[in-house]
Amino acid sequence: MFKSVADRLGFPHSHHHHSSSNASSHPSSSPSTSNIPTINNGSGPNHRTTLFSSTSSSRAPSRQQQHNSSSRHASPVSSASVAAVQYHTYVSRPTNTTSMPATITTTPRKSSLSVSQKPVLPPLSFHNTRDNNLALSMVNAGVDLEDSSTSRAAENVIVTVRLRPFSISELKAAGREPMEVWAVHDNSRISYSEDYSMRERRAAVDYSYDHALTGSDNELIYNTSVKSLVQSTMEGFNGTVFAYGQTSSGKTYTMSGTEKQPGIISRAVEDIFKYIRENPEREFLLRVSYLEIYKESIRDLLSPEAIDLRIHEDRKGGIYVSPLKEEIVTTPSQAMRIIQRGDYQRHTSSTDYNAHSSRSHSIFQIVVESRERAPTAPLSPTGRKMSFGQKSPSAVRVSQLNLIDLAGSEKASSDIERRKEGAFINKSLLALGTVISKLADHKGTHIPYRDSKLTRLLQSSLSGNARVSVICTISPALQNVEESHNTLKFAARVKKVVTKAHTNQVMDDKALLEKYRREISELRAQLLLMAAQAADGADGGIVHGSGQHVELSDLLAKERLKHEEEMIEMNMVRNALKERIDHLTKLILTSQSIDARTGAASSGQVPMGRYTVETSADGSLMEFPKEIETRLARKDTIVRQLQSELEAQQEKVALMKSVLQKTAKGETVDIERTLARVEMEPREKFLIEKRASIRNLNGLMWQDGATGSTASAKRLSKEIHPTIVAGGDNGVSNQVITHQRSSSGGNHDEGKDDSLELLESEHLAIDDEEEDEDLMDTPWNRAELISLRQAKRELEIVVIEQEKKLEEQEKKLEEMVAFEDSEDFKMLVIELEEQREKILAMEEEREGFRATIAELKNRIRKLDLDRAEYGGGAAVESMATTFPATTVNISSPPSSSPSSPALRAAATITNNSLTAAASASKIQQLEMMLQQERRLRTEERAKSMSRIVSLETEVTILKAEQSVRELDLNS
Ligand SMILES: Nc1ncnc2c1ncn2[C@@H]1O[C@H](COP(=O)(O)OP(=O)(O)OP(=O)(O)O)[C@@H](O)[C@H]1O
Repeated sequence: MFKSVADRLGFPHSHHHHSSSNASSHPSSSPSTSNIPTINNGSGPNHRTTLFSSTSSSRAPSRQQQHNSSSRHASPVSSASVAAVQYHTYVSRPTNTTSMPATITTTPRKSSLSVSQKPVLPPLSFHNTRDNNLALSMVNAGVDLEDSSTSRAAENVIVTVRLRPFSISELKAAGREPMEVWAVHDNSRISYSEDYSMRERRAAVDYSYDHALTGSDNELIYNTSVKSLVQSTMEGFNGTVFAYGQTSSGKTYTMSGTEKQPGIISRAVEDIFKYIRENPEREFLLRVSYLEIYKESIRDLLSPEAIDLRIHEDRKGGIYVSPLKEEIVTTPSQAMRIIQRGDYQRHTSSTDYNAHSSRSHSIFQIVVESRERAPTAPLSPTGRKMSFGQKSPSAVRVSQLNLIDLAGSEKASSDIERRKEGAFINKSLLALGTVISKLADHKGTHIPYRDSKLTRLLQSSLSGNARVSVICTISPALQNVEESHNTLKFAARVKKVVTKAHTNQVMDDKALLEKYRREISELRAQLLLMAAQAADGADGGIVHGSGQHVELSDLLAKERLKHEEEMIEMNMVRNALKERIDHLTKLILTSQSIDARTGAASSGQVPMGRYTVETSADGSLMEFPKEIETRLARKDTIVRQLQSELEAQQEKVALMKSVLQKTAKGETVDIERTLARVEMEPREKFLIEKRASIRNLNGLMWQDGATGSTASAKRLSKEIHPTIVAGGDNGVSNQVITHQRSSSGGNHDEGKDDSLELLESEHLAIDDEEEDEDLMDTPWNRAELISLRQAKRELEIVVIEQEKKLEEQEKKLEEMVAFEDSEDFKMLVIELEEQREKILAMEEEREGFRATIAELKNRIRKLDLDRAEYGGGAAVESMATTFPATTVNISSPPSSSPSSPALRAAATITNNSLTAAASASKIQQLEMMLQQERRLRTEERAKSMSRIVSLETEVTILKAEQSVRELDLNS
C-alpha cells in the first residue's frame, strides 16, 4: 500500500518540524481558531524529494527506458504557449535549477497558479537520454517541469469528534433514562453535560475541534470532514483519513457504514469517479490496495495467501509494503467489490463490547494518477515521430488516499485470544499516541515511528506530505467516560500536528498512466507502420522487372505467396496490437470513458476484467500485464476444468442416489447400465470440447485465407487436407466447411465414414519432414505451425474414435427402440397388465378366505366355551345355521328323544358331545382344505410375482436405454 506510493511521494525520514500549531484544543480552552491554516510562504523546510527519480536515475536505463526516453518530455511553463515543443524532446535547464525552492503558494489549487509565479526557464534544447535523469531529478526536488509543484499551506490535521447515540444494550444497562455525559455545542465543541458534572462533581472540560458531531448521518460526517480532502487528492495532494476511538464507539460505522448509511470509504470512491466525470480535461488511472495489521503483522486483504509482507524504506525515506497487490479499478462498483472482498478477509470477532469488533487496523488505499489530456496524436506510419508537432503531454500527478479503520482500544477482555489481540491493539495505539504527542510538541525530538507497524505505515502521512483528517469516535455511555475522555485528549493532541501537502509530479515509467499512454502510442505507431508496409506491398512492390518469362513468373508467384503469408502474419499481429491498445485504453479513465462505462454497466455488461499490478521488493512496480493475464487465463481454465469435473461428479452422485432410492423402494435397477450412462456423459462433453477446438484450429488456419489471401489459404489447406483440396481449384472454403460439417457429427450420411477414415489415415501418414519447405519458410513460426498441426491431428483422431463409439451406442439404442415398437414388446406389456390384475383378484380372494377362517376360528372358540359351560347346544345350533347339512346328519331325530327329563338331559349331553366331536373333525377337515388352498395360492402368487419382476426389469432397462438415446440425440 505505501510501497509505490510512498516511493513515489518520498518523504524523507527527517525529524523535522512543523510550524507551530494554532490548534487550541486544550481542556477548558475557549473555542478554537485552529481552522485557519498557517501560511507558509515557502521558507519552510522543503523535505520532499520524489522517490521516483532517485530510483530510476540510479539504475542503468533499461532498453525500454532508453527507447522511451526519446519520447519523454518535460513541458515548459505553459504547455499551451509552446505547442511546438516536440514530444521527444526534453527540457534542459542549468543544474542549479534543481536547488530552486518549490514555488509555494497559499492557494491550494494548482490551477490557480499564474505563470509569473514560476521560475523562469531557459530556452528549450534537445538532449540525449542521460539528460532525462536531470529532468527527473528536478521533479524530485520539487520543481515540476511543466508548472511548479504546488504546495498547500501548512495546515493542522482536521479533527472531528463523533459522539454516537446510545446503543440498545447501553440503554438497557442504564435503565430508562441514561445519563448524558457529553454535551456538544456549535458542532465544534464538546464538554461534560451539566447533569454529569453536577452529579459527579467533575471539573468542567471544554474541547474545541474542527467539528463535533452527533447522530448517525454518515453523509454529514463525510461532507464536513472528508469531502474536501478527497477533492484535493484528486488534485494531486495525498490524503489520509483515520477513525480512532474505543472499541464499539463507531469507527467501522463511520468508515464502512451500513447499507442505508454508506460510510466514508464508499462515499469517497463515488466522489473520486464523480470528479473524473466532471474533469474532462484530465485523464486518470486508479489503483487500490487493502491491507490490515493484525497482531503486528501485515496481511494483504486482496491477496490473503501472500506471506511475509514487510515494510520497506527506500533511500529517500519513502515507506512501502511489499509484496502488496494493487488492482486497477475503472468503476465504483469494481472498487466496492474489491473492498468487500477485503472486508471479508478482515479479522473481526465478537468481544465483550462489540459483536463485530475489528481486531485489526485496516488501510484501504487508492492511488490516483492523472494528467492533462493531450489531444489524440495523428497517426504516422513511422511511429516514433507520431507526436511531432503535438501539444506535449504534461507530467503525471500521483497522489494517494488512505482510508484507515483502526482497531479499538479496550479494557481487558474475558477471552484469552481477544485479550492477546487487545494487547497488540493497545500497544500500537499507545505508539500512535506517543508519535502524535511528539509531533504535536514541535520540539524536533526523535519520533518513534518504528515502535509499531501502524506508526511506521502512517509515517509518510503524519510526517508531512498529506492532508490528514482524523475522526475520533466516542460512546455516550457513563461506563465509557474515562475512555471517551482519553479519546478527546488524543483528538486535542492530533489537532496540533501540522502537515503540508504538495502535489507529486512524476515523469517516469513508474506512473502507469505515462507508461500505458506511451505504450498505446507506440502500439498505434506500429499499427500504422504495418498498414503502410501493407500498402507498399499491395502496390506491387514485388514486381522485379519483366520479360524473363517462365522463371520470372515462377519467382513472381513465389513472391506473391510469401507476401500473402506475411499479410496473414501481419493481420494476426495487428489484431494483437489492437487488443492491447483497447485493453490499455480501458484502464485509463476519462470523463467520457466513465460515462460510457456507466452506460455499459447499467445495461448489465461487465465493464472489464481484472487487472492487477504487483510491486517488487524495491517498491518499483513490476508490471507484467501479459504474464498476469496468461496466469489468470491458466487459472481460469483450471477452475473451469475443476468445475466441470465437479459437476460430473455431482451428476454421478445424484444418479447413484436415485438408484439407491429406487432399490430401497424395491424397484429394480440395472446398476451396470446406470454406471455406463454416468461414465458416458463426461465423454460426451469431452467430445464436444474437442470438436470445438478443432473448429477453432481450422478457423485459425482458414480465417486469413478468407480475408483475401486465397492462395495461401489453399496452400495451408493443402497442408492439412491434401486430398480434399486437391480436386478443386475454387470453392476451397466451401469444401472445408463441408468437411467440417461432416466431421462435426450430427450428420450421418454415407460419406462420413469414408471421409473420416481418409482423414485419419492421411493424418497418420503425414510426416512433418515431408512438408512443403516453402510454407515453413514463411513468417509463420515453424515450430508453432508444426505443433498446431500435431494438436489438430491428435484432436481429430480423438474425435474419430469418439464418434465411432457414439455411433455404436446409437445403433444399439436404435435396436432397442425398434424392439419397443414391436408387437413382442406390446404383448409383454399386455401380459404384464393381465398378471397384475390376476394378482389383485387373488389377493381379494385371499382376503375373503382369511375372513372366513377368522370366523370359523371364532366359532370354534365359542363352541369350545359352550361345551365347557352348557354342553355346547347353543354352539351346535349356531353351527347348524352355518353348516345346515352337516348339522342335520349329526343331530339325532327329535322323535327318538327320551321322555324323562334326566334321560333327556343325559341324551342331550351324549348327543351334544357326539355332535361336538363330529363338528370338530369336520372343522379339521375344512382347515386342512383351507391350508391346501392357501399353499396353492401362495405358489401361484409367487410365480406371478416373479413374472412381474422380470417384466418390470425389462421395462426399466428399456426406459433407461430410451433416455440414454435421447441424451445422445440431444447432444
Ligand atoms: N453514529 C452511529 N449511529 C448509529 N449506530 C452506530 C453509530 N456508531 C456506531 N454505531 C453502532 O454501534 C455498534 C458498534 O460500532 P462499530 O462496530 O462501528 O464500533 P468500532 O469502534 O468499529 O468497534 P471496534 O473497535 O470493536 O471494531 C455497531 O452496531 C454500530 O452499528
